[in-house]
Amino acid sequence: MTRLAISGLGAIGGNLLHLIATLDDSPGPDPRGGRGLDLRVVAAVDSSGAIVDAGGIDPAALAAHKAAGGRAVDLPGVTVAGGTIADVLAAGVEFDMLIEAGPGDLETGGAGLVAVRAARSAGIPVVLAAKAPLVLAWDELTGPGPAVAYSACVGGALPTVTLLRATLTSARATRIEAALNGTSVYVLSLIEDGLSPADAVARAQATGIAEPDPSFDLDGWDAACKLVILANATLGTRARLSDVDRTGITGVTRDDLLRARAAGRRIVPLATAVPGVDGWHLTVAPAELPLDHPLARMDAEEMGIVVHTDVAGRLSATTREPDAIPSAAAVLRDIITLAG
Ligand SMILES: NC(=O)C1=CN([C@@H]2O[C@H](COP(=O)(O)OP(=O)(O)OC[C@H]3O[C@@H](n4cnc5c(N)ncnc54)[C@H](O)[C@@H]3O)[C@@H](O)[C@H]2O)C=CC1
Ligand SMILES: N[C@@H](CC=O)C(=O)O
Repeated sequence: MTRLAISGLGAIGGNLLHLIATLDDSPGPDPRGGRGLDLRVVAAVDSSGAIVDAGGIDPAALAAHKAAGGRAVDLPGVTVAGGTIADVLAAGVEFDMLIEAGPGDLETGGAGLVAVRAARSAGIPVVLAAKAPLVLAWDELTGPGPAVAYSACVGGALPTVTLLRATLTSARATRIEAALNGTSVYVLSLIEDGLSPADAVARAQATGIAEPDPSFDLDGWDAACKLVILANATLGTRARLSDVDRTGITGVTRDDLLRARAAGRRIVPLATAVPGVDGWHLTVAPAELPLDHPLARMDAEEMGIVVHTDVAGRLSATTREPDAIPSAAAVLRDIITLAG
């Protein structure tokens, strides 16, 4: 049995609960299981407080309660144990893994970083959906101590870190290009289709992929965080957010998008890493790509990565993520990997 504490019960946490509730290890052609692991949610935290049940909180009931707009502390049959993961630990509730899926705070790491530190101090591994703790405390969280898994942080289900690590085993990257912020891809596509920027952002928020403060997406912060994590995880560098040359998409107009399209090009919100004599140059900015570029062929709901190499050719991968479920599935794959 693996006992989970989940902090953050929004788009990611809610979908994760649903995925846990519907794990299926039964024999057959199409199981979607936890490899026989018994995943038990013993603590859950949202902005209303922390709830615990050592016998297991029913993930389907909590997911339904949250989807209906309920507060965690109002779920029938559970015990309220303060408001944070530290409170859960202080109450003596034991768990084997923390899932941190709360809001990001790029100044301090916020409650997420506090929760991660509390868990690791107690010897408990962590799976992150929140990027801010990793961006602000990379060396600490990837150094000695309990494991920290974070594959959902860089493109959700898109295998960015694993693709790069595998590729760079025998090749050198000469240029990395990626569309890592789904909201920006989606919003630009809808604007090109004729929606107003405000309506396009509202549609992105309705899918669950946008950040609570959409400027985090539209101003390039989210993509910059992902690029920093990707660079630190795979390129042997120690990048910080301030190292990223960052331009958001708010200056891109429908006229710009249509003009590019008429010229056989497409404007894509691009994160790039390019090696220079003084290290890796990291950039987030809208870029015009020819239509035969893999990232110009993405549809409104896709993200992608292209790795140009010296000897391994050009590798590319894309993922279609119309909602937060694929990212929740990425969190689940980290949970299963760490627990297995
Ligand atoms: N939505 C997505 O597609 C993806 C989101 N992420 C990251 O995962 C995290 C969560 O994202 P969403 O679920 O979309 O956000 P959300 O806004 O839907 O949910 C956030 C949750 O955190 C809770 N919360 C607020 N303050 C809290 C606190 N102090 N302690 C514990 N919980 C608190 C809220 O009550 C809510 O349940 C963010 O850091 C985001 O950047 C990562 C990958 C994909
Ligand atoms: N807001 C992000 C989702 C989380 O990483 C995005 O739009 O890609």
